[in-house]
Amino acid sequence: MEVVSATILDGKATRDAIFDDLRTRVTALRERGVTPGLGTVLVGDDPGSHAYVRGKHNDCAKVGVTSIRRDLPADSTQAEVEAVLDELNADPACTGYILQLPVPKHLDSGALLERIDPDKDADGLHPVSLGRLVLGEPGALPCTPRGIVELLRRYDVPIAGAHVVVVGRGVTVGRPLGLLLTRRSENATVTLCHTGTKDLAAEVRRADIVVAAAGSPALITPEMVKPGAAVLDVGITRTEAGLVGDVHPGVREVAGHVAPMPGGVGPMTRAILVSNVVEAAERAAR
Ligand SMILES: Nc1nc2c(c(=O)[nH]1)N[C@@H](CN(C=O)c1ccc(C(=O)N[C@@H](CCC(=O)O)C(=O)O)cc1)CN2
Repeated sequence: MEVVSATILDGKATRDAIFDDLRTRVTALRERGVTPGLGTVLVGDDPGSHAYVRGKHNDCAKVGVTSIRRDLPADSTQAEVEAVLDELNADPACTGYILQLPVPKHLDSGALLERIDPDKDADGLHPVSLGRLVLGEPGALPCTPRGIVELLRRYDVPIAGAHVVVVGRGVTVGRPLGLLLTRRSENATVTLCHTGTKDLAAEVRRADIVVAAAGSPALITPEMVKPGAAVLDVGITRTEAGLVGDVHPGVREVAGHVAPMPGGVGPMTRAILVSNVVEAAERAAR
C-alpha cells in the first residue's frame, strides 16, 4: 500500500514571507519619522531563553526594527525587575517589549506581566491584552496562538467550522488559542484538553485540527489522529538526545498536514512578535 506523507506546514518559509512584508512596512514607517523598537527583559541564565532572546534581536535587525536588551541576574529581586519594566515603560525608543518567560521561581510572573504598559505589551500576555482578545478589540495577540492561525491560513487549512482539539492549557499557548479560534472571525469549535481530560485519545480522534502544546514527548501517536487531520506540534522537551516534540513522527503518515517541531510553529512565534511591534507602531502613527 502506498504511504502518503502529510504536507508540511513550513514555519520558516512562512516567517521569511512575513519578514519580507514587514521590511516594506518598517521602511514606510521610518519615512514618516516613526521607528519601531522592541525591548526584551530576560532574568536568569536559562540557555533556551537566552537563545530565544538572541533570535528576537536578530529578527528585529532583519526587518529594520531597533532593539533594546535588558539581561538581569537570576537572583534579581521583584523590585529590581520592576524597575527595569518601569524604565522601558517610560522609554520612547521602546515602542513594545516582552518579559521572557519563564522567570526564576522566586519572582511573581503575574505581577511582572501586569507591570508592563498594556500599550507596549508586544506579547499580548498582559491581562488588558487578554481582555481585548476576549472582547475582540484591537491589540497585540499572543504570539504562538496568532502564529498558529496564520500558518493554517497560509496553507488554506479550513478553520471555520473545524473541530480543533488543543492539548495544554498554558497561558502562552493553549488558553489564548482557544479564545482566538472561537472568535467570529475564526469560527472554530474548540475542545481544550489538559491533564484532567479523561480520554485524551478519544478527544483527539474527533479533531480536524490538533494542536499539541503539553510539553509531553510523543504524546500524540498515529492511532489517535483522524486520517487527513492537521496536526501542529508546539511541545518542546530538551532531552540528552536533543529536542523532542509532543507529536510522534509516525503521525506524518496519517495526517493531512503537519507543523513539525522544529521548523513549524516556533519560527511563526518569532515572526508574530515582530508583526505585533510593527502593527502597534502603525496604530500609534495613524
Ligand atoms: N515572553 C514569552 N516567553 C515565552 C514565549 C513567548 O511567546 N513569549 N514562548 C516560548 C519561547 N519562545 C519565545 O519566546 C520560542 C520558543 C521556540 C521557538 C522556536 O523557534 N523553536 C524552534 C525549535 C526549538 C529551539 O530551537 O529551541 C522551532 O520550533 O523550530 C521560538 C520562540 C516560551 N517563553
